[in-house]
Amino acid sequence: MGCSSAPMAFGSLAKGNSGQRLHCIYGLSAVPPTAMAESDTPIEPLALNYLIRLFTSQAGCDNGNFKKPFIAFVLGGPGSGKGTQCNKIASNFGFTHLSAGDLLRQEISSGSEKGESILETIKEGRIVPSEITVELIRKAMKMSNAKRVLIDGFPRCEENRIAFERIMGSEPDVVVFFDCPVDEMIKRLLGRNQGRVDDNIETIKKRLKVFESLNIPVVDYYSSKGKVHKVIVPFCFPKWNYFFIFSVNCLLLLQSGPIEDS
Ligand SMILES: Nc1ncnc2c1ncn2[C@@H]1O[C@H](COP(=O)(O)OP(=O)(O)O)[C@@H](O)[C@H]1O
Ligand SMILES: O=c1ccn([C@@H]2O[C@H](COP(=O)(O)OP(=O)(O)O)[C@@H](O)[C@H]2O)c(=O)[nH]1
Repeated sequence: MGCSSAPMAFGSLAKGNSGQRLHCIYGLSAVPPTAMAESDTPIEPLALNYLIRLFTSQAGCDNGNFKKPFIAFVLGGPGSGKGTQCNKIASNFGFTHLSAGDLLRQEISSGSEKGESILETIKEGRIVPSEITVELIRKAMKMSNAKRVLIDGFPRCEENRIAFERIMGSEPDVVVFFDCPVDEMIKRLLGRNQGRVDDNIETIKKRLKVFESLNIPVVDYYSSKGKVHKVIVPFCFPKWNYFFIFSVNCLLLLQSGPIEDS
């Protein structure tokens, strides 16, 4: 598919590397770098935006009554763009964005004893113990009282996943996975410029290893349950807005159950 073609229809299917079923939002990787520029052009078409707002407002509701929150895990390697896209989805479509990494960094900033060990773990690119991260997420979810939540950068490993499901008593409704080439992730992390202690080449290499060995099994687990919506990065559409429009469309699909292979 060329760069100027229309985006794939909702819920188009693709097979993952290991043959699992994945809902593929975008499958457009053969793109010249110049076509990847992004712009801040307002979302269009407006009618589509309106429809998405209407549908997403139903996520986490059952006939207008509150039920369990609609939970989307947003996974992908370091620097794959999770935080950037979550911010856009959250501010445009009424989702609460909880970044596990930000919650951990806030704990560090609080000066707590726990914060010190979290800082050491992050500096080494390792994964913070599940009970700490799940507790921070649980508290943040409770405080926000949100109906629709994007949990960004968590679970990082099977142990995280199992702890979340046990403590929260629920699974995510959907998992969005950013599949980004390693070179692109490294380039982005080195250019992130947020003064992060882990955005240096030594720690980045460790984080990438941890991602491959511990995070990918989580993606595989949810793929086997038909919950993963994969996004091929970099996106080729000049208006990146299309990305989050389509990712939200995919979140919506989950409300009517996974799509069956035809
Ligand atoms: N589509 C994109 N193209 C180019 N750079 C991007 C894109 N999305 C995000 N970035 C930049 O890459 C860096 C990492 O993005 P971020 O959203 O923080 O990733 P993650 O949350 O997955 O670690 C940031 O500096 C961000 O501005
Ligand atoms: O659930 C989480 C999320 C993050 N981290 C730690 O926080 C770091 C930064 O994670 P974040 O999601 O903020 O950034 P990313 O690595 O995805 O760019 C990771 O390398 C881990 O050390 C963690 O241990 N558990």
